[in-house]
Amino acid sequence: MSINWLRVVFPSIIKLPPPLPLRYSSPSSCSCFSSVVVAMSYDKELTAAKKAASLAARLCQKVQKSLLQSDVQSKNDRSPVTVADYGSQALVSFVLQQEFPAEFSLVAEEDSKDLRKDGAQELVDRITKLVNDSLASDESYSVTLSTEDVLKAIDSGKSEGGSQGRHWVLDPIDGTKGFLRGGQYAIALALLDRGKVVLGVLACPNLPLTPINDQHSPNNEVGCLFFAEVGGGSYMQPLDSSSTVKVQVSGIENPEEASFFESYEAAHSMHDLSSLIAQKLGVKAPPVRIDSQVKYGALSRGDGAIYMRLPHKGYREKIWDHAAGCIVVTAGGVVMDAAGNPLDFSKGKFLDLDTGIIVTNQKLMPILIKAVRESLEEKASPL
Ligand SMILES: Nc1ncnc2c1ncn2[C@@H]1O[C@H](COP(=O)(O)O)[C@@H](O)[C@H]1OP(=O)(O)O
Ligand SMILES: [Mg+2]
Repeated sequence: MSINWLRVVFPSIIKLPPPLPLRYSSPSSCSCFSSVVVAMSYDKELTAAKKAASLAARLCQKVQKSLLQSDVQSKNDRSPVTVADYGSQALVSFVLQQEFPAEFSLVAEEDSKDLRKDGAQELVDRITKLVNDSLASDESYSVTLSTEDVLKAIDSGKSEGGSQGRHWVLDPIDGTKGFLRGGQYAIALALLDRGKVVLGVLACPNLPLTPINDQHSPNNEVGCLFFAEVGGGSYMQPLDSSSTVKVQVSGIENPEEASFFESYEAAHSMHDLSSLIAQKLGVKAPPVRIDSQVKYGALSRGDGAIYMRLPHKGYREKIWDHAAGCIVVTAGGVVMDAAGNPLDFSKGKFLDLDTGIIVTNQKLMPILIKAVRESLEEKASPL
């Protein structure tokens, strides 16, 4: 992968600077961590997270490929996504435990309860084979896991998180609906330290390396890995190469020129409300609908300028659906709940908010918050 064409397509990119052992983090636009902190370096953790997420992405790609090649009847079968979901979690959990055996806590979406039920053995065998094949493809680990090892690795994700200590946060496949459709999905991995997101990695196996909606892109290669560490900027590299580029959220100041992302699934986000908000902002472009945290990745490199996630009443947001995405957009971006409050990752598995989540650059955020407030008021009491 040549870094030069990426430089042309994403003008804000620069070469990856050498890591520093200790960082002074300047006042930050990110709501994921405190404004001024003398930050630890998390370089070792970031390297391990990138490796774990890349291996999991390869596992998921393999499963999605065979799913898309299968016949119509097996396309109605949800088991491929189940297998990939558990396989991804087992793999990430195993790799992180190998790298950090002394201190390990993982908050993850899945557990092995259903896999331990009668009749699940065939599924468990498929998952175990996939995990072992993936590990064999990487020279670092010369092990063969038993089915019990795989179930234990999955169950290591039972931590509750919180405001003390360090916790890894994982969504093994975010966007299961997109995965089944042959569309976008992400493997999202982040690290919390004392309740703050300090690093995040987003593997997006189907996201083009060039900006989406770019008709003149030099090629249509897909597979991006986004990553960020507190105080260290945001970066993107192809999933199959290490040529890293620095990325930046769009600095657009005129909302009329902005385009916005939202969920592909209308059941996950109120498209009528986002449309009203976009109208108030004067946004001209139609919404760009994509599954999963891939939206955060695309936003982090300036493909669009706004992301609105406005779930229907009663939905509780989970930390693994936003932790990695939240830090990946910090280079120029701000993440808030729809009332304008920063997100709090220190309360356990859930983000305590009921208004939705909005993401944009610092200039547009106050205008977006105002448009959201007015739209919510309008929706609550129509004229
Ligand atoms: N009813 C719902 N409302 C909002 N989000 C949902 C709902 N059901 C599932 N999700 C989550 O939305 C995320 C995908 O968001 P998007 O639609 O923007 O791609 C997934 O993490 C998915 O959870 P899960 O990971 O458990 O499937
Ligand atoms: Mg999810």
